[in-house]
Amino acid sequence: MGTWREWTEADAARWVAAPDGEDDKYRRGVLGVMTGSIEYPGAAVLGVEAAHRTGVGMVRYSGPRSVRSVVLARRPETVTMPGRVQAWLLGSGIDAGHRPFILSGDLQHALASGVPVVLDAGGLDLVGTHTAPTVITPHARELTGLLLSRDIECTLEEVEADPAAWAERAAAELQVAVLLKGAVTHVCDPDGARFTVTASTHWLASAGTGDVLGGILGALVATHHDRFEAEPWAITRLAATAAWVHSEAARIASEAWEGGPVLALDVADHVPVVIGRLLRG
Ligand SMILES: NC(=O)C1=CN([C@@H]2O[C@H](COP(=O)(O)OP(=O)(O)OC[C@H]3O[C@@H](n4cnc5c(N)ncnc54)[C@H](OP(=O)(O)O)[C@@H]3O)[C@@H](O)[C@H]2O)[C@@H](O)CC1
Ligand SMILES: Nc1ncnc2c1ncn2[C@@H]1O[C@H](COP(=O)(O)OP(=O)(O)O)[C@@H](O)[C@H]1O
Repeated sequence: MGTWREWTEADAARWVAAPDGEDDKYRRGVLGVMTGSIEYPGAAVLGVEAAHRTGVGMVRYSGPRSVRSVVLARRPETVTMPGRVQAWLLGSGIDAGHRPFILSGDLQHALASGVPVVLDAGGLDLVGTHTAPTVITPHARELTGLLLSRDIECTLEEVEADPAAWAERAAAELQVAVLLKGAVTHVCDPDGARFTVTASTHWLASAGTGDVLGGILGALVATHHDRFEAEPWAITRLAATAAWVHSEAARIASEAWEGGPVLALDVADHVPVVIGRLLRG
């Protein structure tokens, strides 16, 4: 078992970036997003919204026509034309068991494209086919299912009882960075990095907040794309930073409601404040 360290505000501040005078939207980084489905259109809206709010040069969204419409209704800044991207967010709001054949091909194509990937929910089964730094973002039930599908015996109760050990095991067996969601989020990689992020508020336990986390992380990965060649392990730090930003945005959102409940979109709405404070130092 490795040693786990709580990721701090100072750590997170090293992994956010603002554009400068040399930048344009493409140099900042484009995030390709394949999320959502007829069954779960909201997951696409939430992830795309969160990516925009985190700060990214462009979000290219690809999904069913009706889902594209709701994404564009919420965020007309989103581009739905295919094109080059610097990172992918794949799988939120997709049911791997009912994935259309063409979508499976598109997801595999993205994983083979050589750019970093954030792999969530209905894309998790494709882990192992990645060709660039990749982080998986399961919750405990998803991690259990993934490990069982690779003939690694475990139960949901075991994963929930010792998330640190199972996140480490998954990183080693699957050779991928792992962000295991929960009240304490565990982020680790096969090279020995181990970080925890303790959620600031348990109001985060509501539908769609994980989809928002995916969007935050996707945007951070896209905007740091130029660091991956020299620092392939950057994805683990970016994942911990995304979890920290997510938790802090939820805290501020809840405070705005006198400690009251927070919805997933409220978390996304408060991400710019957190990024701004991190940049100001
Ligand atoms: N707005 C959106 O578009 C949103 C979209 N989302 C997207 O949804 C997709 C599925 O992700 P998920 O994590 O929700 O489901 P998943 O891991 O398959 O676990 C299912 C398990 O839950 C259990 N279960 C169900 N109801 C229960 C109950 N009342 N009380 C207790 N247990 C209950 C159920 O158990 P069962 O009913 O079979 O006994 C089963 O074991 C994913 O793509 C995600 O991105 C979400 O982010 C939400 C917002
Ligand atoms: N009890 C809890 N306290 C604080 N945060 C939690 C708790 N349970 C879950 N979370 C966080 O809420 C988010 C839920 O994500 P996820 O399980 O993917 O939900 P969804 O699929 O509905 O988006 C994760 O960021 C997770 O770390």
